[in-house]
Amino acid sequence: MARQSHQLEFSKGRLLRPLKCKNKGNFQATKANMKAGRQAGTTENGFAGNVKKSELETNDKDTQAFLKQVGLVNVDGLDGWRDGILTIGTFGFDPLKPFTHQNEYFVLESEEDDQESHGFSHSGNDDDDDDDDDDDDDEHYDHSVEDEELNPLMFTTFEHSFEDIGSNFDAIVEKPADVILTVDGVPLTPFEGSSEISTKPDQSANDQNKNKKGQRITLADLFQADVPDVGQLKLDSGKVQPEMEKKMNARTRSGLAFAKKLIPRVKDDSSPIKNMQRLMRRMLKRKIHPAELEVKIHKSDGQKQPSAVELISNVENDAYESVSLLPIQEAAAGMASDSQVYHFDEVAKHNHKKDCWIIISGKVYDVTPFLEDHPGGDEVLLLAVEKDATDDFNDVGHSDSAKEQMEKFYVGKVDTSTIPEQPNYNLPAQTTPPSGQSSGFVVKLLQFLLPLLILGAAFALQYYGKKK
Ligand code: HEM
Repeated sequence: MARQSHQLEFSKGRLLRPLKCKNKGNFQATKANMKAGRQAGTTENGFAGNVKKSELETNDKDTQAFLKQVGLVNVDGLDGWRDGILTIGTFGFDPLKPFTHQNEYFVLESEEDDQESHGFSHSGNDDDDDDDDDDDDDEHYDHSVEDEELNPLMFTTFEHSFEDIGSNFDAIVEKPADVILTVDGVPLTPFEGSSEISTKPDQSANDQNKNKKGQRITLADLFQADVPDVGQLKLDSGKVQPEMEKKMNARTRSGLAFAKKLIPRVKDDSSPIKNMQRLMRRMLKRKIHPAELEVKIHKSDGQKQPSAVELISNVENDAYESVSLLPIQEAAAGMASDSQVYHFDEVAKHNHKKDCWIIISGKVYDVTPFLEDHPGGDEVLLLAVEKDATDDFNDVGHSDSAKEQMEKFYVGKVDTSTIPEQPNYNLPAQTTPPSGQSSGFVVKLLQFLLPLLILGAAFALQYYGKKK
């Protein structure tokens, strides 16, 4: 069996996939994998059994050092990202399957094309006997999780000319190394015991790819532009050298500044993605329960308009969101507050297709723009003019949503004392057909009397016949 070790690829502190390189058969786990390994008793996940404790501790520190370089991540308050890594790292591996190279490629589908074109997918050292497992790989990948967490980081339309240091990665893979931490394929931190890693092949590849435009870029790519060269980051016994740490801090700061320039809303916020997700959740909620908004809109009266940054960072303030997300409802609510009182005659003038007002429950609605859209048709609305249409409206049994909808057409109130009495369409009393109760009685009476009458007539005929 071919000896192999694995290389882990990060994107903003996340494990995207393990890559493979020639060397002894141990596997250096990410922080997440290490945690998973410890928690799961180290053998359940199928690879953690190969991880030595000392190596784990070393890598843990290295991962911390790496994350400091990434810039946006506050290493001390890393909970969110740690969860993300843990999830991917734990569920990404199927313990029942051999840890062979094909099984390990649970690369994001969206990124695969890019990376293949950079020579990432197959290092050339792989065993070919696992090709059939390609389909299975998809099962390891939870698209929903990825969509939720990664997409906000993506800048698909951003045209850039950053050096694609990750190209020609095979050259690095050929070098014996236990583990190489990478940011989207860029080796960052060589680990203890690893050989010197040359960056020259990358740089030559960069030159070739420098002119490639319009490729997908992640935040990690942006920060990476400020990350020191790999050669400079060589660590001694798993510890970051003081001067290097200083340098990295400076890099971190400049990386953050760089990100701020490109992504204005980042500002001093250490968790912009979380905020973005919260905002999106709230927007969704509002879409589903728009009725709740009205109250909140009134709360916001007299407050200043929020800036875009406030919208992101001050997501607690529902009123701000309401104002910016649903201005139409706000306008409708504003209209409803100052209402005019009309005389009935005034309302009755608006009685045709191009100007149609109706009265329902003492309120006047201009339904002209709604005539064509009314599910009950425009005719019924046109028949409801010049009168109080309250009963007509209620008889239909309009839904709550119809009642909400009608507020958009509210124009004022009507002075109910000016509304003429409804014309009486009842027929005169004498022509009124007998009620069901009385007709039933007459029928029963006839049913009882008719046989008696017939019998009486028969006896009378017989009597007069005998007499003659
Ligand atoms: C601003 C006033 C009105 C609005 C916003 C409105 C809205 C609606 C809506 C949304 C529906 C679909 C069913 C539902 O959701 O309940 C509907 C159906 C209907 N509406 Fe109206 N309506 C208005 C006034 C009237 C009036 C004055 C009449 C007079 C009779 C009327 C007669 C009907 C009828 C007959 C239907 C069809 C019911 C069905 O097919 O089940 N509507 N209307």
